[in-house]
Amino acid sequence: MTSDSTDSAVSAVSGVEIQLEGVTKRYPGSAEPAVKDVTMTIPAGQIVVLVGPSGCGKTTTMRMINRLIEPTSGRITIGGEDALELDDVRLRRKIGYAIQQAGLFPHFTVAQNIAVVPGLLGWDKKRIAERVDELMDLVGLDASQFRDRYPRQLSGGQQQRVGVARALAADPPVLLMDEPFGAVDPITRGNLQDELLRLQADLGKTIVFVTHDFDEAVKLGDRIAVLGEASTIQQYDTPEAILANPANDMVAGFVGAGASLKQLTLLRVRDVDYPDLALTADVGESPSELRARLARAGDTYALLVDRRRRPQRWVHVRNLSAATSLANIGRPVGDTVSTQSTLQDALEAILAEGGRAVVTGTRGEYVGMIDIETVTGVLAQLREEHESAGDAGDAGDGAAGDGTDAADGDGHGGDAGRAGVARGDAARDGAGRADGGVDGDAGAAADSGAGAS
Ligand SMILES: Nc1ncnc2c1ncn2[C@@H]1O[C@H](COP(=O)(O)OP(=O)(O)OP(=O)(O)O)[C@@H](O)[C@H]1O
Repeated sequence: MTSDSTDSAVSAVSGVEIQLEGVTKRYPGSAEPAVKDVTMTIPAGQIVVLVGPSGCGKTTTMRMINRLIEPTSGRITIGGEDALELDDVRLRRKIGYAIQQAGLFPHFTVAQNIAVVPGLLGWDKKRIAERVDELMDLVGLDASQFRDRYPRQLSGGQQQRVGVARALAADPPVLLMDEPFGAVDPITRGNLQDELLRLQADLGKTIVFVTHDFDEAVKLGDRIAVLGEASTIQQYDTPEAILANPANDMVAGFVGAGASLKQLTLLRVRDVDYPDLALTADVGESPSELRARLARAGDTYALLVDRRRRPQRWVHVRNLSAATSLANIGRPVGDTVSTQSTLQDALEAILAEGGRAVVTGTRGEYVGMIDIETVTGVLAQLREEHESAGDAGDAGDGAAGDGTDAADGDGHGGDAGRAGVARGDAARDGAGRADGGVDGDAGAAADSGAGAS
C-alpha cells in the first residue's frame, strides 16, 4: 500500500511516510525480543511521539528506522524505499537524528558540529558555511556569536538547539528525536518544544519523537503511540482521542491524572462557541439610560467599554442610582482571555473571576464571555465523540493499535465539529529564551558519533 495520492495532496510537507511492518528486534543473548512484531504507519509531515515506560523498546524501535540497530525481522520503508537497502549516504540524506544532551562532539566547534553530515556528503566549503549560518538562524542562535564556540561554552538549551540544527543540516525529510529535550530545565524545555513546533510548521518534516513525558507527547504529537512491553502498541491516535478515551488501563495509567485539564491545553477559545452574555455600555451613556436598559434586559451588570470597545469596568445596577456619570464607578475587569488563549488559560481566568471571564478579540475588543458551563460542555462533547469513535474502531478491527485506526480514516477523528485544534502557540508566544544553565559537556559523543557518522 502506498500513500502517494494523499502525500501529494498535502502542501508544505517535505516529510515522507515511514512504515514498519512486523518489525522485531531480538538482542543476542536475550530470551525475549526487545521489540516484538511492530506494525505502524507514520504519516508524512506529522510528528509521531512514541511514549511508554522505561525499557519498553522506544529507542530500539526508533534506531531501527535509521539502522543504528538492525531489525531481526520485518520490513521498514521510508518514502516507499526499503530502509534495509539504503546505503549510508542515502540514509544520512533522508534521516536526521537528535538525541538527549545533544551528543555534540566536544572537540568540534558549533559550526563543525553542524557541518558533520554535509561534510560527509561532500558539500563544498562555501555551501557548508552558508548552510551553517542559515541553520543557526533557524534554531535561534546568533551565528557570529556562537559559530566558533565549543559545546562546553554553551548552555544546555543552546546545545540542544545545535543538536537540532545538526540533525536538520542536510534537510532530510525525516527527523528522529530521542528525548532531545530530556536534559534541560522545564522552562528551557518548554521553549525548545515551542521552537520545534514553530520550525515544523514551516518545514513539514516527518518527525518520530521519543519521550517518557506524556505532557510533552500531548504538546508535540500529531499522533501518539503509547507503547507497552516490547513496543507493543497499546493505542495509536491523536492526543485528543487518547485523552478523551484511553484504550485500556495501561494507557489510562500513562495518561495519568488530569486528563481533562490536559485536553484543555489542546483547545482554544476561538474553537468553542462562547456566548455574548454581557450587556455593554459606553462611558458616555447616562446612568439612568443604562439602568433602563439593564431593567429591560433583566440584567444586573453591565460591562463598560472604551471607544475601541475594550473592556474597562463592571457596573452593577446598584452603582447607578446615585451616579451622575459612568466614569469611575464599578470595579475593574480582572483577568480576561483572548480568542487565542487555550481553554486551560480560560478556565484559570474563569475561576479567578468567579464563574465567567471576558473574551477579547485580536485588538483587545470585547467579543463575548466564556463560563464554566462552556468548558465542561466542551469536555463532555469530546468524550462523547471519542467514545463513539472508539466503538467504531473496536467494531472495525477489534485492535487498539494496529496502526491503521479504523475509527478515523483520515487521522483526524473527532475534529469535525471543531474548528481544528491548534497547539500551544498561546503559551509559545510570550516565552523568552531563558536558557537553563545546564553545562552539559556533550558526554554522549559516542552516541552522536553513531548518529552523525
Ligand atoms: N544493546 C543491547 N543489548 C541487549 N539488550 C538491550 C540492548 N539495548 C537495549 N536492550 C534492552 O532492550 C529493551 C528495550 O530497550 P530500549 O532502550 O529500546 O528501551 P526504551 O523504551 O528506549 O527505554 P528508556 O525509556 O529507558 O530509554 C530493554 O530491556 C533493554 O535492556
